[in-house]
Amino acid sequence: MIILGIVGSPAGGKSTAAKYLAGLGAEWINADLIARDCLADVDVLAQLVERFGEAILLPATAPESTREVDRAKIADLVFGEDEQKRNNLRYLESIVHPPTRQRILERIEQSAETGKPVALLDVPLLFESRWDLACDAIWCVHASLENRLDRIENRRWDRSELERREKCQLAIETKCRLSDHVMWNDSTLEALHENLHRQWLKLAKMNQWSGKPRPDPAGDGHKKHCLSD
Ligand SMILES: CC(C)(COP(=O)(O)OP(=O)(O)OC[C@H]1O[C@@H](n2cnc3c(N)ncnc32)[C@H](O)[C@@H]1O)[C@@H](O)C(=O)NCCC(=O)NCCS
Ligand SMILES: Nc1ncnc2c1ncn2[C@@H]1O[C@H](COP(=O)(O)OP(=O)(O)OP(=O)(O)O)[C@@H](O)[C@H]1O
Repeated sequence: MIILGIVGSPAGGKSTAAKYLAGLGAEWINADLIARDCLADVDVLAQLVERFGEAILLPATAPESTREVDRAKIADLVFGEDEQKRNNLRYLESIVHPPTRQRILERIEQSAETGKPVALLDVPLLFESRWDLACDAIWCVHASLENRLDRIENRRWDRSELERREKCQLAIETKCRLSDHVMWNDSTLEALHENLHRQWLKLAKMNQWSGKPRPDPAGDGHKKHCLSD
């Protein structure tokens, strides 16, 4: 099994690319979704409340109901360039990343066990969290700031939200340089899909599988990939 990492700029199109590749047979491992689940864990929640106070919780919907985190409030506390926000982000990551990492590892193992040809790591902080070391190939999906701003309208982010998140990540130029392939996503979805399909077939050729979705994923002799390989 191949481990393919996908990186890029915020709202550059990683998840859109990942969804398409999942349709071709890759196992889509979405770190944002996994981290979201981890944030709902009671122990994780308790550690965040200890540091940031109850103000980071949404109002209770019923007297005995479990309180959920207000993600926008946490985002305000952690994304930004001043020292306090940087420390807050470090704290949040120190709580959320270890269980996220563990779940990603489990998903990679399951993907190998079920005979998936590709485990696709859709991890925004792939290089920062050293997941690049586990990858056989890394693709970077990037789009101009103008296109990304147009495309985030339904997220309730504005330009400054996009920029402050981007500043908390490795520079896009560095991500491109460290990747095996860079895809510009400034055209249509169809153009992105075509590009992805071409790269997918190349990957399949290099690794000797057909590139076609397999009806029977079990036991076809593909090499299982261990992180220690
Ligand atoms: C701060 C939180 C609550 C904000 O939630 P929100 O729903 O607004 O954003 P969401 O989680 O969907 O992330 C959207 C994008 O923000 C950027 N982003 C998220 N976390 C980080 C981070 N630690 N550093 C830099 N950028 C980040 C990424 O580009 C990501 O794709 C949330 O992002 C979070 O818990 N982050 C810490 C966990 C983490 O590092 N996740 C990244 C994947 S491991
Ligand atoms: N080529 C395209 N044409 C039109 N819209 C696009 C295109 N590519 C992506 N989009 C849209 O842009 C938005 C951002 O894309 P996506 O969520 O895939 O980015 P992302 O890199 O995963 O973002 P993040 O890391 O911030 O979560 C989505 O609404 C998606 O549907």
